[in-house]
Amino acid sequence: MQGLMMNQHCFFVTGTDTDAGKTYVSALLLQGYAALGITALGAKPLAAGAEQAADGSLQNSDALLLQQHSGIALPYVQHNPVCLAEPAAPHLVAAAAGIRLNEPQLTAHLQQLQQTQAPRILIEGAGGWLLPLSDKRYLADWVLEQQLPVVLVVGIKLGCLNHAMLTVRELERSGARILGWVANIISPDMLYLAQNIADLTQRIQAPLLATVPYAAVAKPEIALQLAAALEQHLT
Ligand SMILES: Nc1ncnc2c1ncn2[C@@H]1O[C@H](COP(=O)(O)OP(=O)(O)OP(=O)(O)O)[C@@H](O)[C@H]1O
Ligand SMILES: C[C@H](N)[C@H](N)CCCCCC(=O)O
Ligand SMILES: [Mg+2]
Repeated sequence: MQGLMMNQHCFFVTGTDTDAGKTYVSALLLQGYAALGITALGAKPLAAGAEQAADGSLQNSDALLLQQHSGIALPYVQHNPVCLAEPAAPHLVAAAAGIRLNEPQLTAHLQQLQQTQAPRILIEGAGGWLLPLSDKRYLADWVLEQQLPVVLVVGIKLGCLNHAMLTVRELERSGARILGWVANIISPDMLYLAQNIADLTQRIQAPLLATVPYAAVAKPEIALQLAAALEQHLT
């Protein structure tokens, strides 16, 4: 989505599942942007699973990592306005606490980030694309309303072909703009690893931005490759 500022781009990072590597890849992307000299902000609007900070507030480890790698230092709450304690489906955690997830709050948060004038704003989802917000609504519905283009992180492991294609089909069906996908190797010993990535590459029309090795040692190179590839498709 083109933000308030000319040349500001906000994008949403989704994954084939929880633990697919959205945060891992997002941290690399933010590092890549820093290397390119482009200020990028990372945020996780909705997080479930948190620890108590020294001041008693809840903090989520994904949001802390995004804050750490962001090019502008903002208070924690601007990297993560909705933080729930238990590591489970957010709408269920919220319901157990007697609250509802509030979409206008997500929208107001996005607008605040846009007002920072950061040229790139990365919004990490939670779980996979169809993460419920309520009985009827999904986080995907909000992303589509905000017209955020999407980066899909595929956690490469046995079963990823089905997960990836279900996600791509739903992204396409709903009219989301897919900027590209990332092959994030989370199961390095899987059989036919390279063939799985090649198979997905020929099935998914959107570009493969990068393949991220397991426990990437060449992190600066991968980070730069990721951000440079994404830049090619952002405009
Ligand atoms: N390429 C990789 N190499 C090594 N470890 C990885 C890689 N990708 C992800 N991981 C690890 O796998 C775990 C899950 O990754 P991550 O937290 O990025 O998933 P996620 O998609 O952000 O999940 P969530 O839905 O909770 O936000 C983390 O411990 C992370 O460090
Ligand atoms: C707690 C976990 N790490 C994520 N933040 C939330 C994952 C919710 C998954 C919901 C689901 O699709 O079943
Ligand atoms: Mg995460």
